[in-house]
Amino acid sequence: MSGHGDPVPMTARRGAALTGVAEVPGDKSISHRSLILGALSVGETVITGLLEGQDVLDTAKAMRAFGAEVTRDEHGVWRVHGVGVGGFAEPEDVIDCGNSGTGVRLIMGTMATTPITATFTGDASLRSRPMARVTDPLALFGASAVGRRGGRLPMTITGAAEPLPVRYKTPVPSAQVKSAVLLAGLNAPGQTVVIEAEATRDHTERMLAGFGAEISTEVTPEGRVITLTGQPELKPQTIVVPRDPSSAAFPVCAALIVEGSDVLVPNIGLNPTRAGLFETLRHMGADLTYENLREEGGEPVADLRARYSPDMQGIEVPPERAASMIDEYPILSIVAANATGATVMRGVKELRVKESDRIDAMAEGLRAAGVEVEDGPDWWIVHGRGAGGVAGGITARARLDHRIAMSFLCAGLAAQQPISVDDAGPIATSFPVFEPLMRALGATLERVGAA
Ligand SMILES: O=C(O)C1=C[C@@H](OP(=O)(O)O)[C@@H](O)[C@H](O)C1
Ligand SMILES: C=C(OP(=O)(O)O)C(=O)O
Repeated sequence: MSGHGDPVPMTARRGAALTGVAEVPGDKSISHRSLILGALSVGETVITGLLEGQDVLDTAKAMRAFGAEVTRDEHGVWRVHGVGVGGFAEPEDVIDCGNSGTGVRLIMGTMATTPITATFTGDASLRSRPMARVTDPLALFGASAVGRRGGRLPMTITGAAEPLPVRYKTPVPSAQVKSAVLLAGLNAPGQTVVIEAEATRDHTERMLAGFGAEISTEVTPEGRVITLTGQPELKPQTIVVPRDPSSAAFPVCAALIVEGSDVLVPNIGLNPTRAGLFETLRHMGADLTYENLREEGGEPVADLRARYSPDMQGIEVPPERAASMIDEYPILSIVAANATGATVMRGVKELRVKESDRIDAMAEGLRAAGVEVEDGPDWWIVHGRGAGGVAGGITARARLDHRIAMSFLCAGLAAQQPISVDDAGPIATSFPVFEPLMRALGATLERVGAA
């Protein structure tokens, strides 16, 4: 579980150019889903390239608690022997999802149409995040939930004994909510329908189809209408997890802002529901190219090449692009601080309910580091200081949020004075090799107080 160890203060300072190849780990979203869908299949699912970050390890542990057999061999290949749709057993103890919103919300959905009871908790960050967004639709299936005030963890869910299929329009753009409803719909007879006004990442739909479920998506004036036929027999799969574009964002953006850099980040999926950051960076004038663009497993994949880009300009990021880059706004704000002019980000209310309030966390540190930031409930504006123009000389609060920690460390590599974070520990939730990977590119990262 994350966030419970001693804090790991870390400092980044300006130094050499970043050069070389950055092989980032597996995709976090796809890793969670591989374990969960493997646990719902009858037979053995084999997974290579699974992200071994704490968030995903907590999901693996949870799948064992619900009765699946989950193992890892010495080559890093994971095997899941599933229990079938509706086959989850009642866990004997509390399910601790650590820092992971995706883990807890998808697992709640998965168990909500099986007549068992489970209690969920997490670290201080996860215990502060809203869960009613999933328990409200799960109640329509017949599940009940009791949690702390405001729909907070710890929370106990009793799954529906006789689940009904549901038709649900998501009130917030959230792949976690959509996925929780679809996973619950797996064990409801008949058709469960989810309607989303804005497209969010579509890994659950693609992977459910890959595991043999009957699922279709129709684009209508109301939005994307996703229809799933319940109670399929899911067939175990062999999964090669693609690399995570959200992790690739860090070496890519660091290379754009550190003088003289030239970094190749190979094999990154450019699924349009995930690639909004790269499009935005190119509009800002980043020297970011897609090399060896190809199709793999039906998805566009490329090697990303990022070179130092001292002439980037602030832009107005189209709000309709927000869902496809939702986890990338913190690192975008660092690029924006090193660009000329204002970068305007609207339609991003969801940033306030992530592992931290990400607008507030970034604004606080950026302002302290000499960057003007304006913000409101669902928007923020970063006024760029130009290439290398961030003063730095601060310690930013990571607030148990991996993306805040990584963003400020990348900022420190280009700032005039070093930038520290009070706790780099949470980085292990999504990108456990961030520190050695960035060091291998030439980054000056120091653990404060290390011998
Ligand atoms: O479904 C997923 O795998 C995720 C969905 C997003 O959350 P929301 O659904 O809350 O937007 C994203 O922020 C998270 O990192 C991963
Ligand atoms: C928001 C994130 O994750 P989660 O919601 O799974 O905690 C993230 O990884 O940026």
